[in-house]
Amino acid sequence: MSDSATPQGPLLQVASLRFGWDSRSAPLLDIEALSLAAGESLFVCGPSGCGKSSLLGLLGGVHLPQQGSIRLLGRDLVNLGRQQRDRLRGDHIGFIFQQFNLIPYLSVEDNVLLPCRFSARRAERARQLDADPRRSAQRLLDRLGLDPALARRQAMELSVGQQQRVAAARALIGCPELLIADEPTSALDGDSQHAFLELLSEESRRARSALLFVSHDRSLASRFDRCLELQPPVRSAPGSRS
Ligand SMILES: Nc1ncnc2c1ncn2[C@@H]1O[C@H](COP(=O)(O)OP(=O)(O)OP(=O)(O)O)[C@@H](O)[C@H]1O
Repeated sequence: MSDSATPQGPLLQVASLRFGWDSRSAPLLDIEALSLAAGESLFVCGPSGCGKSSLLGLLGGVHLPQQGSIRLLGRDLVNLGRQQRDRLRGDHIGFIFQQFNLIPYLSVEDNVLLPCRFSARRAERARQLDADPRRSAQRLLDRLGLDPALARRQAMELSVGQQQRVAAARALIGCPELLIADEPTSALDGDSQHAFLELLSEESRRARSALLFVSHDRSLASRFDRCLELQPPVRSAPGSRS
């Protein structure tokens, strides 16, 4: 059941993390400890501007903290160069972005297969499920509720709800150990939001991926194993100068 590339211990482990965009101000993020086990689901919430997206950028190795460590599969991102971090992210993390970030002129299917073009590991894991990764992509899209007739359409021709399903399939292809979703349901009404979350949870369990889901909507929290609530950043006192 355990992947040979996965060492013992948590999938993700953060310790004494401090991060700010402006090093002269109080840190935006100050997290003493945070960990996520393989297959676990974590809900991250907090008011607008508290640093949810910034935290995801740190966990994915896009940015580095001023202090602390961020271990993914036992490797501290802080000690890795940019290329190594990009590689680790491509191999082990599937991202669903707030605006989906699909490539508009590529077909739905080619969008889903993008991680397999950038990561040999993701391509290999997709091939383990089906020798033809296109069929893996189609099956994922089908389970996520996208009409198979849309697979050859350009992504820009889809509705927001359909694009969301494509973005989820792209994040899930090749069964990454960690799935990170940044407010992917914010454009949907309540019922569609819950239905999508249900599908996403089911597919992440099927892929044995841990799920880190960000939203400002606390009503979704009960659907996850654990919740981390971020606090708004401390503002400087009026009249104080940095
Ligand atoms: N690339 C950047 N450069 C400088 N400041 C940034 C950058 N990205 C975000 N910030 C600042 O960091 C703070 C937190 O932003 P972030 O997007 O992480 O918050 P959030 O909790 O995800 O907000 P929302 O719920 O509105 O999406 C904001 O004050 C924002 O202006």
